[in-house]
Amino acid sequence: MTVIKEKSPSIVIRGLSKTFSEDTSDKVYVLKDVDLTIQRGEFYILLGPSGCGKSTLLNMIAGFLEKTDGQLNIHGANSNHDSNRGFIFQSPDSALFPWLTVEENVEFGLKMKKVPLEERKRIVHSYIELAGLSGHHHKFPSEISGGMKQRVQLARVLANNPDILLMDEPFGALDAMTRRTMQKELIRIWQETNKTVIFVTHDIQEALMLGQRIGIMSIGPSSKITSTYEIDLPYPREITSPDFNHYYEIVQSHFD
Ligand SMILES: Nc1ncnc2c1ncn2[C@@H]1O[C@H](COP(=O)(O)OP(=O)(O)OP(=O)(O)O)[C@@H](O)[C@H]1O
Repeated sequence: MTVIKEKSPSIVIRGLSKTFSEDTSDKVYVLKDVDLTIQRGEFYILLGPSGCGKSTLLNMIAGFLEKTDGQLNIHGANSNHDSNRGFIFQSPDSALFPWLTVEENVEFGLKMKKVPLEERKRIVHSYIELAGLSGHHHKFPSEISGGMKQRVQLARVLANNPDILLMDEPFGALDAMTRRTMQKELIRIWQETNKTVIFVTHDIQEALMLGQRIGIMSIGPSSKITSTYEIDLPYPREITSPDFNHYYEIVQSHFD
């Protein structure tokens, strides 16, 4: 049985809409009237076809994009106020500093916050270990694989101790085997850290490997979350199990 750890909302979204068009007489909405509640500690998947607005929604939750209408509350605060969210990008190359080592990349945010050296080293060490990077701390991003870079990005974000992890197709650029390993690693890290995770993907298998709940978005424009499934399967999940296949068929039917 999948247990959603704490039943208290982390994110509450009501009637959220977004348009990029300036023309008020002919507004095209990317998102229209999105409703979503995510509990603290939950692993939530946003699943939908390319271009439906998954990244737009995630970027609004991150505070990178302004909403057009509606409510977006994070831990009770309005989205525009500072709240503790960490964002994992698809491409680690745009997130990591190539001139810093693995260790220095993980340390960066803590240094900016002027965390004292001793404490900084302790935190960096623990997240390097948690992310499976021990022994690689003196390497530069150019000396490690794509999967390792994503581990560095994850360690760096986690070192800042966000309550919410926002992940935009973080494994999309990895080969199939590395991707599977990273999915398992992410579940292990999530179980150890108890973060709220919102993970964007258009891969049904990935959604089912990871999510406690999957929200399916309709094709845009005016996209919203039209169906939600609780995935009542224990971790780690077996891709070849009949139960997994059963969920796969249900979710797949939305895209036939
Ligand atoms: N800054 C912008 N200005 C104008 N239109 C935009 C902007 N950002 C996104 N859009 C449009 O909003 C729609 C949703 O884009 P978005 O990137 O959120 O979709 P997505 O579901 O994440 O797609 P993908 O899976 O391909 O990454 C698309 O039609 C896109 O062209």
